[in-house]
Amino acid sequence: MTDDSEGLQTRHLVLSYGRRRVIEDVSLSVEPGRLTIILGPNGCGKSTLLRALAGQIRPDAGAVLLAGRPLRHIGARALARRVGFLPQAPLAPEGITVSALVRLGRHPHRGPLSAWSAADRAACDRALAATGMSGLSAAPLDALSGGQRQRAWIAMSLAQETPTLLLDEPTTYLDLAHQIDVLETLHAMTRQGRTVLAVLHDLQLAARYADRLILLHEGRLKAEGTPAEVLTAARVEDVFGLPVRLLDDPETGRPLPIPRRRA
Ligand SMILES: Nc1ncnc2c1ncn2[C@@H]1O[C@H](COP(=O)(O)OP(=O)(O)OP(=O)(O)O)[C@@H](O)[C@H]1O
Repeated sequence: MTDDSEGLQTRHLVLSYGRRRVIEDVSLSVEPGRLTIILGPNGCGKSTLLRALAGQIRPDAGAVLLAGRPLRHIGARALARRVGFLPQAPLAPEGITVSALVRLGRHPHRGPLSAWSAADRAACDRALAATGMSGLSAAPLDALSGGQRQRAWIAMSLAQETPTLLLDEPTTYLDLAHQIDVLETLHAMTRQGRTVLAVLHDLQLAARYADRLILLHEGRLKAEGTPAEVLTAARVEDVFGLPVRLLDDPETGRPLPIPRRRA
């Protein structure tokens, strides 16, 4: 682990939209230098929690801490250099090309007058290569397929080179090979000391790639820990209403939840 590693924590976090409470008393730790995956059914509050961890939603109560310091004490620009965030449905300026989008990722690192540096260029090139998007860098974003567009956004968030990266369903729209590529890339980043937290829906890929899982249910923390600790058949059935069998993943020895047929 490098000095770049930063842990995120929540303490008794409560989040609402207006009067509607969505996250209820959640205390958790995102370990530095690890790949953590948030799981839970539709609408249970995963994106809301992630947005709060990125500093985009103010808690009603409780706190989010980055390296032990409350997020509200960290300025927006400093936070953007430390925590990257890729939302579920990001919006891009109309007509923007892939390379221009990826360059936007460097924005927090540059002063208002600072020139485009070799380090900026290298970070963008690395991000494009890691997502297999180098050959499409000149293409307008709105001329790409859903999966290519998703990879362009992932490239943008990789180009930020923040010590911590939060991604909301980064593998949506991707074919299986590209899903694996993205998860391998995120896993490799953690082995260089960076902290990655992603929301995913695929229990099997989550079990295979995550160092740690966070399982949410109806706005509450149901479990956190290693895949083997979190993914018990009884808990998966309770949270998702889905009976599963747990097999031993022949690749990793970790639990591999296999849904049972309902009939
Ligand atoms: N901007 C908003 N305003 C009001 N309510 C919202 C808003 N965003 C989400 N919600 C509500 O908050 C709850 C949690 O939503 P959230 O998007 O965090 O869930 P999620 O677990 O990420 O769901 P999914 O798996 O479907 O993406 C849902 O009931 C949703 O309707």
